[in-house]
Amino acid sequence: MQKPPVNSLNLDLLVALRDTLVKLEKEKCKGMILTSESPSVFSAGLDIMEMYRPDHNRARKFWTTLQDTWIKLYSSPYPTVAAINGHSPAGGCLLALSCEYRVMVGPKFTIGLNETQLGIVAPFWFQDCMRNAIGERQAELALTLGKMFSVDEALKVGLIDEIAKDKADAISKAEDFLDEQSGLPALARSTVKVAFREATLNRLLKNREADTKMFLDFISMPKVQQALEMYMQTLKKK
Ligand SMILES: CC/C=C\CC/C=C/CC(=O)SCCNC(=O)CCNC(=O)[C@H](O)C(C)(C)COP(=O)(O)OP(=O)(O)OC[C@H]1O[C@@H](n2cnc3c(N)ncnc32)[C@H](O)[C@@H]1OP(=O)(O)O
Repeated sequence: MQKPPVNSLNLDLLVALRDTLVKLEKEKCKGMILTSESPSVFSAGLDIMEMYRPDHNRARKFWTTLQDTWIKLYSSPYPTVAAINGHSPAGGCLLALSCEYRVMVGPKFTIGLNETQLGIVAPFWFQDCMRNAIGERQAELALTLGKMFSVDEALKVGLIDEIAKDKADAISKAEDFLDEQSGLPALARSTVKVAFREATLNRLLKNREADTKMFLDFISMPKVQQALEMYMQTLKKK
């Protein structure tokens, strides 16, 4: 990802990610490493400006493109690794959680689903991804608090798989993971992957329209707009 300054996921970046994932699958990609050009941010999550006083049609397109991107990434037949070389809040954490393996550069960055702290709600499929990685109990604690984990905490709870000392080390560890997968029969590997992920995927696939409506209704609430405005102001003041 290379959308300065913080790889916030706006419609354009989501379209680019989705189209890349579609292309990789068509071209029978052997493995993918998702990382960031930024030296300090993997992705700042969804672009708040896409949710603040949005045009209804654009907001719908934004959300359905996010769903498409997630479905493609989460169900990809090829192996995927997130080399998390910077902060990774909310939607950034979702991208990392959707890969099969996570290597994060330590020690100073943070990762987590912090939506509650912003006065918004992590959708059920964000929650499911966290639950699948760290288990029901820890996911409930983390999601209700909107907790951002330090790299050490993330490793301890199972949110990431390995710590790297810098980006080059993260890429090298990610390549080790891909090398390990490369000798396996691809169809058997991808069938097992999809079997593990099927219930989570189907939950969204069967409820896409309801999920979109929930998002559009939620961001239409004056209280939510107020919370987003205050949050944007805090970020700008910083
Ligand atoms: C029912 C369902 C309903 C709703 C579901 C909604 C789900 C939402 C999921 C999300 O992903 S919400 C987004 C959550 N993201 C965050 O909380 C991250 C906010 N950003 C940060 O914490 C920090 O920016 C950072 C730690 C990522 C990086 O810090 P730093 O390197 O110090 O950069 P700055 O804070 O100075 O930011 C630079 C620049 O970028 C703007 N910005 C940052 N994050 C976002 C964002 N998510 N969207 C839009 N813009 C963002 C920030 O305001 C600065 O702008 P300037 O104009 O001041 O340069």
